[in-house]
Amino acid sequence: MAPTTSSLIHRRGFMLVLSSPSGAGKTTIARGLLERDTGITMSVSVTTRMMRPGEIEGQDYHFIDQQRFDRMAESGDLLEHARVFGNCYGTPRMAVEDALGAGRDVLFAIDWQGAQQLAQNARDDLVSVFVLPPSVTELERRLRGRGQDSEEVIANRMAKASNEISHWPEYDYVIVNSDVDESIAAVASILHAERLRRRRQVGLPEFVRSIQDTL
Ligand SMILES: Nc1nc2c(ncn2[C@@H]2O[C@H](COP(=O)(O)OP(=O)(O)O)[C@@H](O)[C@H]2O)c(=O)[nH]1
Ligand SMILES: Nc1ncnc2c1ncn2[C@@H]1O[C@H](COP(=O)(O)OP(=O)(O)O)[C@@H](O)[C@H]1O
Repeated sequence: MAPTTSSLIHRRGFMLVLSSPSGAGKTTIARGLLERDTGITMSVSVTTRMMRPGEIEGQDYHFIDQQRFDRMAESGDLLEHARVFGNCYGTPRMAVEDALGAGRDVLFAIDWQGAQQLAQNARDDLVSVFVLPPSVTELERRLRGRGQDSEEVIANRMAKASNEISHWPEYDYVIVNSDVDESIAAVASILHAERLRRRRQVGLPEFVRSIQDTL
């Protein structure tokens, strides 16, 4: 009997990065995508920043102190790391490598510095999406509406928004997050299309050969 598609074609997992200025909605889009798609795993970063009300340890971030962060960075336990808004953030290496090895895709909500570092190490396995706010007024409204940051923190994030946005041309895709459901659907389409890329379908040559052999 000829082999079936499912027995021959496997997929190599890839990294899907969402970046945006703070408050544009990347965390909301990431959560929506995780609800819709069981094939993708969220990378939970480590950070030295204070936990916000409502955040959950191990789900939103692993909240750690500076000493532990420095040790992880020095011993190569972080796939990438950066200082953002005066705090340190980094991606634990092992969880990502385990998920990719198991053929799962991994979702990241990280800044442009992290996206650049991932691209330097694994460009072929990286798909990047930049999320823009519909306007500056709406960005500020969302930051305030989140109700989790002080005026000082909000002002600092608004001041840094222009620098983050300046990196948009480095990304594979750009979406304007006006309607959240449309944005989630847009990122889901990107995920769907990228999974069909020829180079990610391991075993495709064997499958095609098996078809040709029976023709
Ligand atoms: N490079 C890097 N950036 C991260 C990581 N985790 C979060 N960030 C970025 O750090 C910035 C601040 O994140 P956060 O404090 O959660 O604030 P928020 O983006 O306003 O929700 C955002 O731009 C995140 O994308 C990480 O592991 N690596
Ligand atoms: N398309 C949207 N329309 C209206 N509000 C949104 C939209 N996307 C996100 N938000 C809200 O904006 C705030 C900031 O979103 P969040 O996902 O935390 O941003 P980020 O992770 O980029 O900092 C949250 O209160 C969220 O509910």
